[in-house]
Amino acid sequence: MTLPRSEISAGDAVVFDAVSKRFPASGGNTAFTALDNVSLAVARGSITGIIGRSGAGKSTLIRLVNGLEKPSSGKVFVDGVDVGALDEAGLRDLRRSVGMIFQHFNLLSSRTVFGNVALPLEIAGMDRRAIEQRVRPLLELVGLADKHGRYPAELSGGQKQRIGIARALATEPKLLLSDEATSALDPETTQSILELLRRINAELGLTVLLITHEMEVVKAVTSDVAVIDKGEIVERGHTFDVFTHSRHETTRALLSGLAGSKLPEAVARGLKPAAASGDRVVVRLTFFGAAAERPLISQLIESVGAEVNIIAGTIDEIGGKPYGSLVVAYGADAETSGKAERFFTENGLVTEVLGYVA
Ligand SMILES: Nc1ncnc2c1ncn2[C@@H]1O[C@H](COP(=O)(O)OP(=O)(O)OP(=O)(O)O)[C@@H](O)[C@H]1O
Repeated sequence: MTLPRSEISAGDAVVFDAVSKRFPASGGNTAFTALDNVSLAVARGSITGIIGRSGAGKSTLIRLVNGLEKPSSGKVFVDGVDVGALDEAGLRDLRRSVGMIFQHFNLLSSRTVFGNVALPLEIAGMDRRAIEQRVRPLLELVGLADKHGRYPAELSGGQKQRIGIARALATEPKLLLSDEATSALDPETTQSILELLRRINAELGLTVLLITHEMEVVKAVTSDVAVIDKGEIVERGHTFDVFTHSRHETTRALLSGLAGSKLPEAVARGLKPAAASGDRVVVRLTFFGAAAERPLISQLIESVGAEVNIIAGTIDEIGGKPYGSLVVAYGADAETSGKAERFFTENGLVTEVLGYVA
């Protein structure tokens, strides 16, 4: 399936159109399809996340954008340009307009902070003075102006990634690719790097395409998300919508790892797939927008007219919008469940039955 014309806009920074990538058999390994008919548009100015488990095809997808991999079939467009049709000179220009940051930073240990950020400009043949003028403000932007003469070994992981970001921005790209850029960092440093990406996106108008296996990263920083599973895009949309109305089992599995989404161990252990007489049903409610501000629980108890237990709950934000997730249990008998379901429908709540407990 190619991407329907209605889903491609002139404003798209990247378009994958029916892209497949097959690695041929080699050295005893059988042939492998890493990407299968992927169609996806990345809106200009967005921070788009591609999330999936290990081996899902994320790195392969991102490497197609700067021509490090070639599709076996289908096309990749960057700013409307067909990457597959570029000659060597065209590919060099493309790579200057697409910055990339990596999980392990890929810095040169023999070069100072300044020297690492200056490298792509030296390669491009820029003169010393112009390089100075370009690099200094970039070091300011990433908060490392006072470290310009230091070597990577003298810096923390977060500081190394800041150099990586400054280096990626040196050639003034329009698109920044991020390959698991925070996966090697602790949660606090991760948040500070994500905050920097958000600032760059807002202040420089840069489109960011990031791949990650961490839902926390997607939640914190992306406006749009695509979920990839075994080389196929299984779900995509605005991050808020995908998080609050996830349809695919892989998305749900990835979401279940988020802090606050987990069931207490004792409840999770006792969950059964079917109800016996006298059991209680365990339901996850997701509420957002106006619903997040109403006293839902007291209304639910009033409507159901029976005991409702709260098992777990979290209030959070996705892309600046509040949403809540609450796990409740109530009688699984037809009368109680029927009343509860009517209440959920009337109040526009998204519900998911997790199982039954005695
Ligand atoms: N050059 C290659 N030759 C053969 N198979 C490859 C090659 N590159 C990747 N693959 C296979 O394609 C699949 C997707 O790999 P890819 O690196 O894109 O996944 P990923 O989602 O980025 O995983 P991870 O999060 O572990 O990095 C994997 O099964 C991998 O073994």
